[in-house]
Amino acid sequence: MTLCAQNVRFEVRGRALLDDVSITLHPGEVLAVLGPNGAGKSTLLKVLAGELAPAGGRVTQNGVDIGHVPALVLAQNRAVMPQAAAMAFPFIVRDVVMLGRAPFRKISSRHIDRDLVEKAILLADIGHLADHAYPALSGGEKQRVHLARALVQLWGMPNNTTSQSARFLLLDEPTAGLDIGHQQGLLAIARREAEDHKTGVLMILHDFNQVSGYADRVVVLRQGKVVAQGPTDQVMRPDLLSDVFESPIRAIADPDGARDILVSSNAPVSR
Ligand SMILES: Nc1ncnc2c1ncn2[C@@H]1O[C@H](COP(=O)(O)OP(=O)(O)OP(=O)(O)O)[C@@H](O)[C@H]1O
Repeated sequence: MTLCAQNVRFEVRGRALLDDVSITLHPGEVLAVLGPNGAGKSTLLKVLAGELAPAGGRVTQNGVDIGHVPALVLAQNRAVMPQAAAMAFPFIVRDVVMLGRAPFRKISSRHIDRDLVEKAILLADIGHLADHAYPALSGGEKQRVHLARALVQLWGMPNNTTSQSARFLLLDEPTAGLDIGHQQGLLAIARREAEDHKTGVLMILHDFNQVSGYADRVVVLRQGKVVAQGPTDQVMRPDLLSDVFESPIRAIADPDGARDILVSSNAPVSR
């Protein structure tokens, strides 16, 4: 039971945006995708979500070629939080969150849907915004609405212990635009979903220390190719990151923390 890309190639007008990419997302793990701007991270997420069809290779969800999985079944087993900029909904916040329940319309009840929506609204800390017009929200507030929408989709049918399918949560730069408290809150929610519900969580992140702190494994993309993947402590090395990002990165000891902090070498340390 995995979400798996095998030797995936994706092209636009003859240019390969993804070239021979193979990754596997397992239930219960947090996998971070890291790489410079334009490396193909969002494209990979869309291919894994079934939104883009690869020109070569295969994407399988729970063992089935994703192109053969009916859209409704796909929506019942994976939730996507895309980059917020692309979205415009002329609804109030609670109704935007409720959109996440659409795949369960035939099997759920209003009562269940409302309970899950209220739970997600609390988790995403948007209770004070629930009756506001979505378009009037700030960028970070909109991000949190989409987190709640993705969560109610991911939660499916509560107490359904018969489902044989693993669930997956795909997050495209979920912390972008969030203040530091809400960034930590979102990352903690993602980790809990992986640990408590055995969800496979994939997150595109740019912050090295968020990757080190929250991911079990990391995939590094550059120019459409996987240049490194493995356990977080093996991949998040200053030499590897300096090479991939063409910018000097170094690790400094955190006297209060379990792991080193990764910083740009050019950053002033102290005055
Ligand atoms: N529909 C498209 N048509 C043409 N080129 C595209 C299209 N979508 C993406 N690209 C190009 O493919 C490359 C990869 O884009 P992608 O959005 O996947 O990168 P990314 O790694 O997510 O970048 P960022 O960190 O900036 O979000 C970029 O050079 C982008 O310009």
